[in-house]
Amino acid sequence: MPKVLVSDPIDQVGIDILSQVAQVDVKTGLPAEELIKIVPEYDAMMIRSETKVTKEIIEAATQLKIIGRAGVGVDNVDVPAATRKGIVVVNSPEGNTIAAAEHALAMMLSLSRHIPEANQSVKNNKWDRKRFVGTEVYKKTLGIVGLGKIGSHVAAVAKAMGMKLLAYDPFISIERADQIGCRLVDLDILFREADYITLHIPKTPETTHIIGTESIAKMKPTARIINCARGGIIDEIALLQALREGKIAGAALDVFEKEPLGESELRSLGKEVILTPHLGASTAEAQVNVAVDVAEQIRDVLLGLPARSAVNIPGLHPDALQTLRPYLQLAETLGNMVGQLAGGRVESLNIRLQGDLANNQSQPVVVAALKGLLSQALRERVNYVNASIEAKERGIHVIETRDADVRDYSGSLQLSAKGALGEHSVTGALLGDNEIRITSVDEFPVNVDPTQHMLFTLHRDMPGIIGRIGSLLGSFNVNIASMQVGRKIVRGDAVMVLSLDDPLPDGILAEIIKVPGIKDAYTVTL
Ligand SMILES: NC(=O)c1ccc[n+]([C@@H]2O[C@H](COP(=O)([O-])OP(=O)(O)OC[C@H]3O[C@@H](n4cnc5c(N)ncnc54)[C@H](O)[C@@H]3O)[C@@H](O)[C@H]2O)c1
Ligand SMILES: O=C(O)[C@H](O)COP(=O)(O)O
Repeated sequence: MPKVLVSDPIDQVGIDILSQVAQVDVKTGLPAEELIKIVPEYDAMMIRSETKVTKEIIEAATQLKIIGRAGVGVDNVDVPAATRKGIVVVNSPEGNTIAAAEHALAMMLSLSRHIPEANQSVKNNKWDRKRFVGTEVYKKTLGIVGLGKIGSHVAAVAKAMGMKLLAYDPFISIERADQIGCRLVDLDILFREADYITLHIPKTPETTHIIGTESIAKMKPTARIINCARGGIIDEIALLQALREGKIAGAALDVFEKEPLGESELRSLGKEVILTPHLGASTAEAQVNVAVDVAEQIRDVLLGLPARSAVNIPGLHPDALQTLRPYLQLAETLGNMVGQLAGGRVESLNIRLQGDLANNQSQPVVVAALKGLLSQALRERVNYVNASIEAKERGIHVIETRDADVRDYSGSLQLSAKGALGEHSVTGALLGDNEIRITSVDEFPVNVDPTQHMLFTLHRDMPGIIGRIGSLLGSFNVNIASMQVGRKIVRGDAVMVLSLDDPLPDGILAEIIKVPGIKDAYTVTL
């Protein structure tokens, strides 16, 4: 039974799902050294934001297939290291959207009405009404940085509260912003005009310290900033100074440059600052959503099925995947075959996607072809996650061509590889019940059902040659299951494809090549 390590607190519903297919060990709060020690035992890890899945942990993992992040941000996972190792990383892109948006809105209202301080004051037996006069958000301008899933929900609710909405998001169209009711502006205008600024962006090199001394200088002295996205988007030192000097009116932070927040002068500020310990996703509903979403994906991957929200393999809608799945098998088989025909050490692979495959949903077919191509060299180390990286690192030049007009079959695929044994090509398609057929080899037409042991020859089409090959194989006790000859002209060059019941013994290829009329011979094992 596979083993799953749950290293952060996850809702029980997720653990129940995983327990159907795996042994689940819940071990939260482990130090990095301990994780490195135990990770080799596990096939899957399920985490939230607390566990840092570093390169060292990934390197120590010998059988890890999947890391499931029960939440959105995967910045606590070294995704490139996981990809290199063929470990799929999945998340739950939408499970906590509402929770995070509501937390940002709650922060905005709490800041406006000093709710945390007022509450504390009453609990301290005071009745101080003057100190806590607030401001209304009605008719104020909210500047939303990042108009994605969370930013859009914040916009919808803020609009209902009568706020004017500005947004900055370089990847969102004016039409989309219009639909949401936001005026798309550049960052400078947003900083200058907003009364409240709420951040809903990922942490990237471009967004790191997007709020700092320079940007704060553009803001109104009455401006309030809310960050429920990621620590590090705000320069905390610059913010602290601005708050102390009254350059802005307040800030509400759920996320910090370093978490957990250690000693920080932010803690010493008054009612102008609200701090929460990364609670954006902490609602009962969101925790059920993300736990189910991610546990189901881990379960599927452990059962050999694809994941629906993988961050490091080409994304595909489940319906599209259903249609594409037989083609993935075809591409892998052809990749494996052409890699062997080309004799390994492949320099280039030309992938021709034809007919229905010539659409832009078929990127996974390309990855499957690479996986097949590399499978002889890398065996189970290569998978859909790392095939492209491995091919790149081996210097394989991959050329994709798409031709929707080739309609011999509804969809067909031709792979041509150049390697130690020269350039070879195979074409394949799906017949009837998605049965794989090889329809040409080195441009010679054939109709072959691929089998585990195969022999390919290039020969001169002449009487007696097939018989001689048959007798030779018989003398080595190799049984022929089927045989096909493909030729373009009578008595010209031809290819012969034999499916064999037995593997070819060592030395037989050298004998085959000696047969008069045989120009070349290749074995393929699938
Ligand atoms: N506090 C929490 O507990 C909590 C919970 C959930 C999500 N989050 C964080 O909230 C953030 C937003 O999540 P989401 O689900 O809305 O993501 P999303 O991908 O739906 O939206 C992010 C938006 O940011 C935009 N963006 C990217 N780079 C930008 C840039 N340089 N300038 C402006 N906009 C840019 C994108 O175009 C996108 O529209 C993420 O960082 C996520 O990790 C935090
Ligand atoms: O990216 C996320 O989903 C949030 O930051 C939530 O993190 P958490 O799962 O640790 O609450």
